[in-house]
Amino acid sequence: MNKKSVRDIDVAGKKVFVRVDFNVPLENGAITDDTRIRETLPTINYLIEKGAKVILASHLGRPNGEFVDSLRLTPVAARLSELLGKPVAKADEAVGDAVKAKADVLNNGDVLLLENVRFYPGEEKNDPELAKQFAALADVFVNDAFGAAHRAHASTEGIAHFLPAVGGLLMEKELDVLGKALRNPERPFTAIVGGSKVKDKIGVIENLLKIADNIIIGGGLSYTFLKAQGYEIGKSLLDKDRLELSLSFIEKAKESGVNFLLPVDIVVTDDFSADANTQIVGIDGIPADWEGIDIGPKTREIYADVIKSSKLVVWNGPMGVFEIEPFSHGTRAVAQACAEAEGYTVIGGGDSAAAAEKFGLADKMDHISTGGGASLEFMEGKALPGVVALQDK
Ligand SMILES: Nc1ncnc2c1ncn2[C@@H]1O[C@H](COP(=O)(O)OP(=O)(O)O)[C@@H](O)[C@H]1O
Ligand SMILES: O=C(OP(=O)(O)O)[C@H](O)COP(=O)(O)O
Repeated sequence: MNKKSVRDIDVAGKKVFVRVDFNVPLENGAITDDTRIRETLPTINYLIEKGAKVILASHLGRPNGEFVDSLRLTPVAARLSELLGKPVAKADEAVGDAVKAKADVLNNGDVLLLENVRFYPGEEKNDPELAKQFAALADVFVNDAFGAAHRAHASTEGIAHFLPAVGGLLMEKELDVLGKALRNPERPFTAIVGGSKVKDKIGVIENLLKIADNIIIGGGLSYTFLKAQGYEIGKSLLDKDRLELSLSFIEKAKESGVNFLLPVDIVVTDDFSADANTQIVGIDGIPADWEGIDIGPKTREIYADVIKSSKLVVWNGPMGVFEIEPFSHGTRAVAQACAEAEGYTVIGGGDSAAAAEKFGLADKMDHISTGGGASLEFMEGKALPGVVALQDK
């Protein structure tokens, strides 16, 4: 990393505002995968050992600038406390007098977790006033939130204009590992893109077409491509503003010799639950009032063959709603193929990492990245605003 890291500065006795990505998957208020919390422990423990006063800030979900009780960071504070083996103070807000009072009484080595920064409308707008309020809590800013480094938000980018700003140890590790894998990618290089953040992810495909040999599309992303080709997609996820763009990617892939793989069969359901009715249909057979929920068995086989014979695989986004067992087979097949692939495998994203953990395959991957969208944007060669804002070495 050509940016300063927490190792390059003196933090003893200082209040350090650490932006982390604790955007972990939750089910009924319980954390189902704590990878993102565990991955920040080296930075937090380093700061504790050096005698810093550690103030942690994160987003959780997309509350759109409002206080949403189910997206409070309370379960995260409890889990972090268990992992650190010490108390973690929790604030009910992220800025303001009460928070400042909590920050001011921290002793060296203490840890305070602020409330979800996305409860404030200024966060995603990168409002300098909110960034200033965050900065007023501390002496130094450390960005360890690789998973949110592609967002120019008040707590990831804005704050860096008001405090000395350096990267954390996770940020450093992610940039080094991904940089090494992607500088001269081994070929065939396969990028797998799935998940539900359709708008974000369709955007990255344009650049993937310039660097990958195979592009595999799955998950909620697939249906916009199918619809663009004229297929009925029923109630499946759709980005209706990107139909033409999707079609143009299929054309571009043909012109440039990129193998662009879309599902050939789909698992469809009439309800979003484990006991719903399901069917396996060809891409021309999605019933109008059903929705696509996973890739089908033929698709699983085709995708697995391509993955297994690749020299570099970068995967972000589940192939289906893997959290519900009957719809997890596509994601499991892709995870299994990544585990068996002879090449280097990188999995990125909170839910994709959670899937690999759930299937017991995480330790078979070469690198589990805490960032999905961030690793895709990094791979495209885009500057990540949360990194750009840090001090140069
Ligand atoms: N066909 C689908 N329809 C709706 N949601 C889907 C579909 N396929 C996958 N998903 C959902 O996508 C979510 C993960 O998407 P995303 O956040 O983009 O991935 P990641 O966190 O790995 O970057 C999962 O919760 C999964 O249930
Ligand atoms: O989960 C995240 O991204 P990811 O799903 O691409 O891995 C990050 O926490 C960023 O969240 P956001 O996509 O709501 O900005």
